[in-house]
This record gives sequence, structure tokens and C-alpha cells, in this order.
Amino acid sequence: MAMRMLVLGAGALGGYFGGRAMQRGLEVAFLVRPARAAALARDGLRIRSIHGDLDTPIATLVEATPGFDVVLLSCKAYDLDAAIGAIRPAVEAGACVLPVLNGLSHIDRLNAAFGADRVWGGLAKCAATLRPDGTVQHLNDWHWLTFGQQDGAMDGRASAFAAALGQAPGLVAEAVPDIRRRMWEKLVHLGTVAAGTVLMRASVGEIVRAGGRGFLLALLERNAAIAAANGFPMSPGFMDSYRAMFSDAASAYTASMLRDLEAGGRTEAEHILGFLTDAARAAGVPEDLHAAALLHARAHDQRQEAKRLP
Ligand SMILES: NC(=O)C1=CN([C@@H]2O[C@H](COP(=O)(O)OP(=O)(O)OC[C@H]3O[C@@H](n4cnc5c(N)ncnc54)[C@H](OP(=O)(O)O)[C@@H]3O)[C@@H](O)[C@H]2O)C=CC1
Ligand SMILES: CC(C)(CO)C(=O)C(=O)O
Repeated sequence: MAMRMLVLGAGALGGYFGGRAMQRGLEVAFLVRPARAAALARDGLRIRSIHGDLDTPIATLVEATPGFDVVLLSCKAYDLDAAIGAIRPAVEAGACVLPVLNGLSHIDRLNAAFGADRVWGGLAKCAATLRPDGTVQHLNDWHWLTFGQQDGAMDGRASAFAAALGQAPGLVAEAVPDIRRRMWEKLVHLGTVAAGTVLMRASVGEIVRAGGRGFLLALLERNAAIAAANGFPMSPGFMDSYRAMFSDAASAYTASMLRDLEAGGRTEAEHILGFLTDAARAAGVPEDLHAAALLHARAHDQRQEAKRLP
């Protein structure tokens, strides 16, 4: 019998991974709020991607029901409390939660709500955005969904879910025994691109061409030092590949946080930059660059909330 997946949210990542899971034969329903439900009923799910477009009607729910194996949690961090309430009926009926949120601190909140045996670690290396017309736009060729049970077990439902999703262009799903380390690696990567591109309001290439390679590499080194202080040193190979990425003068790469800010949306500043600023302070790592990026995003969020954006 096909595995059943409930996706909370049909935004950029929820829409992308949910659509790919449908293509792989899983039974997928999207738990959405009324405005998105109405748009999806009218237009269906539309994905535009280098790995193939998708236009399909989808099943939506406005209240979670029992009967799912996995809940893909794909809200922004600032919506987490409401999302926990929304998925509770599915999780209490037996589903596991696979969060794709960036950052780390949501795991503790999910554990407190549902118990660690129901909550997997997870991360997405996939750049996507929801266009104003509701289309999910995949932005590059990254297509990795990585997850794992927190106890590291490789014989449980996480492995079965990875096998059901498979590994093919468009979506490479992998269950791993060391998801905490993988999430720290993602945070070192994301913390660099988010703090760097948000603070400078420019792409990696634009920052490098403006003379900011050292700024980006300082952020990378500091994020790696924070991870190491928390028990997760980055490997030399990891650091070499990300030093190269953050030195590329031709790169158009930006973080989803910069896209949110430029679209006039709210940012996940506290969840990502606030966490890293606190973690830098606790680890004795210089915090000034993170603190400046946090302040910049916080100030934007205040204007955004007060509807004072130009
Ligand atoms: N986009 C990217 O490239 C990447 C994003 N991430 C991380 O993934 C997470 C999701 O990001 P992204 O997909 O970009 O975000 P989006 O804003 O595109 O999508 C989030 C969706 O969650 C929905 N949502 C929020 N709360 C609820 C709720 N209570 N019930 C139903 N739906 C809800 C929103 O619906 P509504 O329309 O009703 O507001 C929205 O559609 C973030 O933590 C981000 O940092 C990680 C890797 C890459
Ligand atoms: C995968 C990555 C780093 C893509 O930029 C991301 O998570 C984000 O921008 O939020």
C-alpha cells in the first residue's frame, strides 16, 4: 500500500516536495489555510523546475485527519505554534513529523509537543520560491530531502519513507543515521548565505565582486566554529567546498531569507540569525557580523509588520 503523506502548507518547499512525492506514487494531501485552498482548487498545483514541470489537481484539507504515515512540516518558523496545533490530529493518530524548516530550535518545540519518537530531524537542500501567482518556482538544480529518526535508527519508518520517495532527478530522498550533524552542516551553510546576503542585500557574486569575499568567508568560519563548539566540527572537505561557493564572483545565489525580505514578507530572523548570534556569544565566537545581520532583518520585520515598507 502506498505511504500516505500530509504536507502542511503548499508553499515553496511543501508544494515542491509534495508534488514530487505525488509523482513517485505516494498518496499526498495538503493541509492548507482557506486562501491557499481556494487558489489550489482553482489552479491546481503548478511547479516550474529544471527537473520537469508539474501541473496537477491536488487533495487539500483544512483540518488534519488520522491515517497518515508522515507529516511534512513546511511552514516558516514564525508559524510553528499554529502549525503544531494544525497537525496534531494526524500526529496523535500515528504519523511521524518530518520538518524541513531551517535552523535547529524547532526540534525541541516539536519534541515537547509530540515526543521525540514521533519527530524526525530533517533538512532540505532545495531552493524554491512561491511566485505571486501561486506557482512553485524551483530556482536551481538542488533537489535533496534528507531526514532521519533522532535515535539514528535505520530500520524504521524513516528508511521506508526514503525508499518510497526514491532517488531520481527532481527529488533525492535520503534517510541518514546522523541527522543532527547534517542539520548543523545545513545551518553552517544557511547561516552564511542568509546573514551575508541579507545584510548586504545582494547575491553572493555581487558581494564578492564588491570586495566582500573575506566577509562571507569570515561568516562561514564563525558558523563552523559555532558548530564545532556544539560538538559538530565541519570536515575539511565540507569547508573547502563552501569556501569555493562563497568565493564565486559569478554566483547569483541568495538565501530564501533575502527573497522573503525583498518580497516585502516577514523573515525568520529570530529563528536563524537570533539563534546563531546567541550561539556565537555562548561559544566565545565573535558575534558582530551575525548581530548586525539580525538587527537589519529585525528592523525590516518591524517596518513590515507596521506596513511601512515602500
Ligand atoms: N524556500 C527555500 O528555498 C527553502 C526554505 N527552507 C525552509 O523551509 C521552511 C519553509 O519555507 P518556504 O517553503 O520557503 O515557505 P513558504 O512561505 O513558501 O511556505 C510556507 C507555507 O506554510 C503555510 N502555513 C503556515 N502555517 C500554516 C498553517 N497553520 N496551516 C496551513 N498552512 C500553513 C503557509 O500558508 P499560507 O499561504 O496560508 O500563509 C505557506 O504556504 C522555512 O523554514 C525555510 O527556512 C529550507 C530550504 C530552502
Ligand atoms: C538550501 C538553502 C541554503 C538555499 O538557499 C536554504 O535553505 C535557504 O535559502 O533558505
